[in-house]
Amino acid sequence: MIEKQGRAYMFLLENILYKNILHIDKMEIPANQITCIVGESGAGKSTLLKLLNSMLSADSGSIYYQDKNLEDVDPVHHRRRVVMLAQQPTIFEGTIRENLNIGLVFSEKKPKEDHELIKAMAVVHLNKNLDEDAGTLSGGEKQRLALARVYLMEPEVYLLDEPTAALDEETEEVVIGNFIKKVKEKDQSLIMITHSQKIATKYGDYMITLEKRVV
Ligand SMILES: Nc1ncnc2c1ncn2[C@@H]1O[C@H](COP(=O)(O)OP(=O)(O)OP(=O)(O)O)[C@@H](O)[C@H]1O
Repeated sequence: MIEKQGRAYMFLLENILYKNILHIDKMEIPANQITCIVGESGAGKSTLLKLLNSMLSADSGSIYYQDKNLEDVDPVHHRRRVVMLAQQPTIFEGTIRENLNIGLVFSEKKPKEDHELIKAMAVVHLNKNLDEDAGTLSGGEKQRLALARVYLMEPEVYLLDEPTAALDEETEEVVIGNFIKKVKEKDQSLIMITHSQKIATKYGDYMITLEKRVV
């Protein structure tokens, strides 16, 4: 953790330049909070999450996670602690069970037993048979399946890119509400891009607004 004037910051970004897309002089993101990233389309929100996840490297500047410069951290190792869910998550061929466990398999962790998988599905409000083919799920169900997959990975930080964009407003509220309750119970952190002002106002402890760069 980075201690600054008595507050603990989880991520610290300094003088970040990424192509012509992002220019961040300084940004601090607190630990154990719900951080909402908002801003117009094309402002660089997804790009910012990819930088925090070490999927992209900045052209210049530094990003610290806890007390370490990400340049000095193995990206694969970092991505097991700070897990990102993309805007259009991948669904793999196979059953719902296989799709739920695949994140753990990729991180070389033990797959979870069925009762744990069912609990994770309940968090995201998905009521399906584990043996069902994941390919037949609707868009919104696939999005919740992918959310349950990252939930099972139990990371320190979730980076979620519009995790409920494919859901109706009522389901969105339930899923986000449940997920955030669990994040708080487990002392994890959540950084989430959302286009929903309602979600950002209701659940966000900390808000980051990105503005499109004027070239
Ligand atoms: N690898 C890349 N190379 C060049 N340009 C890119 C790359 N990735 C994204 N962009 C551009 O950078 C800008 C920001 O993209 P990004 O996806 O981060 O925005 P966003 O704020 O998440 O947008 P949205 O809300 O529409 O998802 C866009 O103009 C996009 O076309």
